[in-house]
Amino acid sequence: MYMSYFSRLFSAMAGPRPVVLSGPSGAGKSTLLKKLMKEYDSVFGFSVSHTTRKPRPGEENGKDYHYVTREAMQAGIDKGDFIESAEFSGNMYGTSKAAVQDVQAKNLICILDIDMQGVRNIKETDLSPIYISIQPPSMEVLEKRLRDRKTESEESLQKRLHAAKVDMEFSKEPGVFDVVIVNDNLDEAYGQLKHTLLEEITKVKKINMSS
Ligand SMILES: Nc1nc2c(ncn2[C@@H]2O[C@H](COP(=O)(O)OP(=O)(O)O)[C@@H](O)[C@H]2O)c(=O)[nH]1
Ligand SMILES: Nc1ncnc2c1ncn2[C@@H]1O[C@H](COP(=O)(O)OP(=O)(O)O)[C@@H](O)[C@H]1O
Repeated sequence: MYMSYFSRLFSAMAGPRPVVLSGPSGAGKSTLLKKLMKEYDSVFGFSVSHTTRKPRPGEENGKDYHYVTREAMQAGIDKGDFIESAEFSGNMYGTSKAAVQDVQAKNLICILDIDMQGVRNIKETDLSPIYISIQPPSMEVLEKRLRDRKTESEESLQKRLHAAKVDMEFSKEPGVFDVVIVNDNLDEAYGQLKHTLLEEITKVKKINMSS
């Protein structure tokens, strides 16, 4: 009884529920979340991960990722600065405690764009987010989108496609994701994403208007 009162009080104090977006590389996570952050810039905040991969043209250090060396990243992990970290396609990625705290301190809904290892690890924490999987309509469409994006070498592309197969199976495991959205038509997928988040968006708008 008391526990449930205090845990509810604590979760209210900790602010709105974070949102995890996961799914294969190329499924459209960044496209969808950029659209969302643009439409609701005073509602959502992006958890800026650390990575050892090189920035792509147009990406900004501190905005898309914190670009670091393997040594620096490992040192941060060893110090306990990270909530979770994973190796993906030959690079390290991780969510620092500070990345999430920075967003939550502003009373915004924290969005995490993480792979399936990240999802598994976040499930072991008390972050308690809404888990959303973004899936492509098919492997063929995914490959075409990744090729057209022109960000990957052939080797990196193949690694991503291999990981995508595993990810598509993972998204079907019962109880892992609250919602699975197939990103075929972008506007439709975006509509589904907004619908899923409507309740949290309304809550945050109310709280932030009254403060
Ligand atoms: N576990 C984990 N995965 C992450 C993190 N940041 C990004 N990722 C995932 O790493 C994968 C590769 O990301 P990226 O190199 O930006 O390529 P993209 O997904 O093809 O745009 C994607 O599945 C991301 O969701 C993180 O902090 N932790
Ligand atoms: N519904 C869609 N229809 C066609 N192309 C899309 C759609 N959604 C995303 N894309 C394109 O597919 C590529 C991969 O999307 P991106 O958002 O980078 O995926 P992710 O962040 O999941 O790796 C990008 O070039 C993007 O413009």
